Amino acid sequence: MVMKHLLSIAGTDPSGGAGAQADLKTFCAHGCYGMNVITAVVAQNTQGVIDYMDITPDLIAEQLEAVFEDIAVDAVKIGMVSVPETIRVIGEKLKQYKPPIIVVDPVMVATSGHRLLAPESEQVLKTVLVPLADVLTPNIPEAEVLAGKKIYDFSDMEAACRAIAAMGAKAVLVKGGHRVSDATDILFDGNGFHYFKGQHIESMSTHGTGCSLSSAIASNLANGMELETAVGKAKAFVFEGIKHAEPIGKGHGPIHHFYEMYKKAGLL
Ligand SMILES: Nc1ncnc2c1ncn2[C@@H]1O[C@H](COP(=O)(O)OP(=O)(O)OP(=O)(O)O)[C@@H](O)[C@H]1O
Ligand SMILES: Cc1ncc(COP(=O)(O)O)c(N)n1
Repeated sequence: MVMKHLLSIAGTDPSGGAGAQADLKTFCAHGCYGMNVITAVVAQNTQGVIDYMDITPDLIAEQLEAVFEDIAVDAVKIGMVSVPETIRVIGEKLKQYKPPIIVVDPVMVATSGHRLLAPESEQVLKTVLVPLADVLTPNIPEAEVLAGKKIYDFSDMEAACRAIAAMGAKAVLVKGGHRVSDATDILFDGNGFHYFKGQHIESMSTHGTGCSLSSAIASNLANGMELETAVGKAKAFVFEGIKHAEPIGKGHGPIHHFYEMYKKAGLL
């Protein structure tokens, strides 16, 4: 199989659990060639976000041009986009270069509670990035903001999927990691719903689960899987990644990103 080229457009995590670093590890675990365009440099670790600085729109444009002018990109995953100017420049460049697959994880607030998306960016994200998404992967609080409605149960998750799809996303996966009874994710593919049932694991190793899931979906789609299979396998990757995680750091540690690689090598 020819190695696919995956690009993450995201903020950083120097402690290696979320953001650009989690994306790159996930691409690698799926046998893909990973690349990074950085939107913000974030000082964070397993305990929380300390500070961050946004990269200027000009430098984001130049990073995107550097990649797209040189290398054929098979799929893009978008994570932390922070401010409206960042969202606009990403939107312009993606319309110019038209990568075949775009997965958008609409990151708003880190697990630690720090905002990673400015409040004034919410509307811009809806109008610029949602319509570009082949798959959009909000967690429950993000889906509530995008759909403008509280989510209490599966039927609310389904309604949010439909409302967000009506904004232009081709498919929407509302993730259930924030549910307490289970961790069921619901996918709307534009026609119908698919439930990805999952047990909720009591674990401290859940930093970057959303980043890893969206990067795994992008990798699986680039590797030629159908949407439902791509999402199911990505969910299993994160589930096993939580289960096999070693405790790292004093707070919410990362998942085990090499699960897929170890499994292929027959080591798990
Ligand atoms: N404790 C858990 N047990 C089992 N699955 C989980 C758990 N936490 C998250 N997941 C799964 O991980 C994936 C990411 O979901 P989640 O709702 O945590 O996204 P997120 O909040 O965007 O992640 P992040 O922590 O990166 O912000 C989903 O498939 C979800 O079901
Ligand atoms: C750069 C960046 N992107 C995304 C997240 C969300 O991950 P989490 O909610 O697990 O902290 C993060 N912490 N940092």
